[in-house]
Amino acid sequence: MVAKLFQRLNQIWRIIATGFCFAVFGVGGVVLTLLVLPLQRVLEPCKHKQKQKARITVHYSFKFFVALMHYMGVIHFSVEDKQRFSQLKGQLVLANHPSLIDVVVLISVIKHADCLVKAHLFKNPFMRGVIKGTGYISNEDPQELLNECEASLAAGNNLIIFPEGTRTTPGDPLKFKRGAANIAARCKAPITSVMINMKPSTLTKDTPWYRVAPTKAHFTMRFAKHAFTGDKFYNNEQPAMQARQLTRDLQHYFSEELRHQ
Ligand SMILES: CCCCCCCCCCCCCCCC(=O)OC[C@@H](O)COP(=O)(O)O
Repeated sequence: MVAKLFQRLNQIWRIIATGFCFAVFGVGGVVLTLLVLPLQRVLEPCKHKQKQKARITVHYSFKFFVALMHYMGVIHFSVEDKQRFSQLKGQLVLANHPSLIDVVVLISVIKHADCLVKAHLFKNPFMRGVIKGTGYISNEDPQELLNECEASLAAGNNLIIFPEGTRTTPGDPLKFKRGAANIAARCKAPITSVMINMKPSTLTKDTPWYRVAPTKAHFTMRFAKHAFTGDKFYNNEQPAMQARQLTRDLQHYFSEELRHQ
């Protein structure tokens, strides 16, 4: 009885705190767009360095945001091997995508992160300015995005892609699109696979933010044990074939790994 009451009160608290955190996110987006990034552009004339600085700013903003959610008791975050995340270089970072917050946690621990972004987010007034300022890559034009991904990886950035292309539907099997493997095969990029788990599910696709989980959700993130960087995929002459095979392998591997969590 008392336990039930506490659970209900905790749930109400998490609704209020989630709303507050998202408001901070929106205000943060506006402040970065109208104040911080323009100031950085004035102080730094080199376009390339401007983007780098914008990315570092987002990295620290997201660190702050994850800490805010964690300490307000919205979600419990735990990331294994933080040191290894911060040392990644020139990796294609592939992760499953259970929740809205995945990319935020990834960018908060990965230095020099680049990111493939859904084209429609370039229209979001709170995010547009920041996404443009950082030079994150839009998924709008497939040919252009391949060139941009190649250039980004060659420059030593860690390019984050969710092979599902959208958040996982809870209860459904993982379904990877071929885009990420295409990029891997054509750019011959080393792959770092990251496993994300959110239990109980929250901030999922088709659930509004205020429909919080019955109990506090735990977010965990870790490296996959198996490395997909391999001659196996890159020796073959037809990238399209390699991409098909790699997509199957990745999807199978991720599904198996996540089943045991
Ligand atoms: C303090 C906080 C400061 C906030 C600054 C605002 C920064 C905005 C940068 C946003 C970078 C966004 C990268 C998004 C990558 C992406 O495209 O993810 C899409 C999915 O996830 C959601 O897909 P879906 O499940 O289909 O809704």
